[in-house]
Amino acid sequence: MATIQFDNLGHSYHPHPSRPEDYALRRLSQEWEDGKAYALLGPSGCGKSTLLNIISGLLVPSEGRVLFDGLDVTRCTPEERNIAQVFQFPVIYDTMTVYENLAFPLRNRKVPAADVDRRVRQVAEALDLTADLKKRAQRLTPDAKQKISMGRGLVRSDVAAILFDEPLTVIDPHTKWILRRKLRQIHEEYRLTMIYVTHDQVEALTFADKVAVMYEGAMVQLGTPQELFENPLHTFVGYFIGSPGINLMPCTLGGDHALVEGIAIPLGTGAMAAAGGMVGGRFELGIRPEFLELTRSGSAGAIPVQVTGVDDLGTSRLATLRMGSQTLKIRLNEEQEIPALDAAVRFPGRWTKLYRDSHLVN
Ligand SMILES: Nc1ncnc2c1ncn2[C@@H]1O[C@H](COP(=O)(O)OP(=O)(O)OP(=O)(O)O)[C@@H](O)[C@H]1O
Repeated sequence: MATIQFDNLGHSYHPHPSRPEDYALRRLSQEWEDGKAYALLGPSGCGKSTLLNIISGLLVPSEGRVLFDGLDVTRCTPEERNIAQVFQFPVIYDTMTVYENLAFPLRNRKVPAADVDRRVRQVAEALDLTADLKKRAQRLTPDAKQKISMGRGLVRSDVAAILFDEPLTVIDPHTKWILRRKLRQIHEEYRLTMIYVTHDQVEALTFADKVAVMYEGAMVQLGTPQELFENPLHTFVGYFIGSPGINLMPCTLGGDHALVEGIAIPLGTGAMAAAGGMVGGRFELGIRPEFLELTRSGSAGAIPVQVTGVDDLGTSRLATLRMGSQTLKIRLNEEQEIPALDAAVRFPGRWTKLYRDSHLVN
């Protein structure tokens, strides 16, 4: 397994890129740790496949370098980099048995037969394929075939990294859930460097130690699932992570608070200190539905709101509030009382985020 380093990496499919929008991958310098599970998360067209293809060696970046354990591999082929890849659709040999399919990448590298057998059985066990080992692959369901594909990626212990490109696309929702957990367990057991591309936040957050969120070619945040939830560095992270995402409201600054349609909302001291010297820019206030506090008008720091709807989600409730012309979402537990006439909210300073031109200020 390897440490992966991006050194001033960037890629444009244009012959003469001049504007930031010309780049499918905008300037990136970062180091990814050996043995960790990473997810590349973002909507369609944000540059996930471009970055993954640069890591795997299918694409040479137009700018910068990729290093594996300090060694420049920017122009090396996937074989030379020694990586395993699992794609959206099964890549297996239909005429071979499941055992032969799993053994193939090892036999191809002349691994001794006893080691092949041990490793194949280990991976088959982890993926619940033991009962199918003697079956021909063509007889199996698409789910099982994709499991074999994943097994072929996982079977080699000598690879620098294993790359997964939306590997659960063809899997039915229930099996998807099981496989996601299995991959996580396999990672914990083998400590392989894994990179997993997806546009599904649940997949990314359950699989990865660290999630890289991409937006319009830029990596807007690399963090643990908790960091992305508690401290989104970019409004897109706030919006894309969480269900529903962060509440965002345009605001201006005044003294030690933000003003939303003339309503003063106190800010943490860090945000005010950081925003103090800033001139110009588009400011927004953000708070997650989980961190807003529902109270009654008249209590300290309470801002009157109207409750316009409540959805019961089984284990919690999601209320829709109106504050001036702004609509806010707030998550409430089952027991919490919702005032009918004098509802109000409080914005706890720790969870109230100030953004300038989409980037977190403090
Ligand atoms: N071979 C190519 N030639 C020109 N432009 C490309 C090429 N491949 C991708 N792009 C463009 O680069 C941008 C990033 O695409 P990329 O495929 O990396 O995104 P993605 O996040 O993987 O999307 P998806 O989830 O749809 O695969 C998009 O605007 C896309 O149109």
